[in-house]
Amino acid sequence: MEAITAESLTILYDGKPAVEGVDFTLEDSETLLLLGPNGAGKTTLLKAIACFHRDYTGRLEVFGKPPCEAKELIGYVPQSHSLNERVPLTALEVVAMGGVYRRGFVHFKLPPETMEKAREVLGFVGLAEVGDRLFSELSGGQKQRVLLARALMSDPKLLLLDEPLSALDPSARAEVASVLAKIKRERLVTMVITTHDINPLIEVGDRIMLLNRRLIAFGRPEDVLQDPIIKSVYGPLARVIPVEGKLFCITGDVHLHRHGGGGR
Ligand SMILES: Nc1ncnc2c1ncn2[C@@H]1O[C@H](COP(=O)(O)OP(=O)(O)OP(=O)(O)O)[C@@H](O)[C@H]1O
Repeated sequence: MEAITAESLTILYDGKPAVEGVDFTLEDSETLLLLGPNGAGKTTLLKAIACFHRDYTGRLEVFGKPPCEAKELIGYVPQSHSLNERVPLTALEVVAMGGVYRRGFVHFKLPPETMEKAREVLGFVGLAEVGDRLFSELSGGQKQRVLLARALMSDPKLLLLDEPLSALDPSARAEVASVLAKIKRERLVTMVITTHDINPLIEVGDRIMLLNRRLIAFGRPEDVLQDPIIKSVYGPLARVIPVEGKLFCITGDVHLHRHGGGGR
């Protein structure tokens, strides 16, 4: 089954297109790496798929429905979490909140079955031992894994992740990338992951989209990660080199933190 279908998709802010004329299909259980420079429209596309941004023309469907009718199936991990870190929530409470928001309200006392599931999901992301620690005191990589666990609480069929590796040091990046690989292996979930640097994620990507307001390329990694395609967006110094049987993509691109919010 098709998880996401876009046809002639143009996404607008104040009547002006930020993403223009995009066509693609992502099948159920595939992982899409969405690559592009600052301002390319990656977050905009993710928000349209999540039904957070509704001003678009063309066709956009999530599991055969308009995104706003498929919200129950979607988990979203934004670039910057909106948690107030001065509120002393434990890691376990943050995860458990993912199981109650969906019902449209937050309980003061979380039901035991929700807490039990939160413990199981926290274990899944390799953080069973930090459940009672304050979220605010965790490392950036641990926080990101807690936020992934929170998104998994609703058993989404489609998980949308906006720059899950940005602002992390290389070892935390590797930790989070390995949790994403585990989600892909064990959870039968479709994922769309935006990133400026696909190298740590290359092994989870079934499809790669290169976006620069328009769709530059979409397809299997080996078809998209070609020198002429990468150079057309990132300039003549960009290139793709095979390293030990894997493709390594040098774009010179860095993520500018326009969205504020450190602490990830
Ligand atoms: N709320 C908004 N109102 C108006 N324009 C916006 C809004 N959000 C984004 N844009 C514009 O839409 C374009 C695409 O932005 P978007 O954040 O989707 O790009 P991006 O590829 O995710 O960039 P980055 O990698 O820097 O996060 C940019 O020109 C941006 O300025």
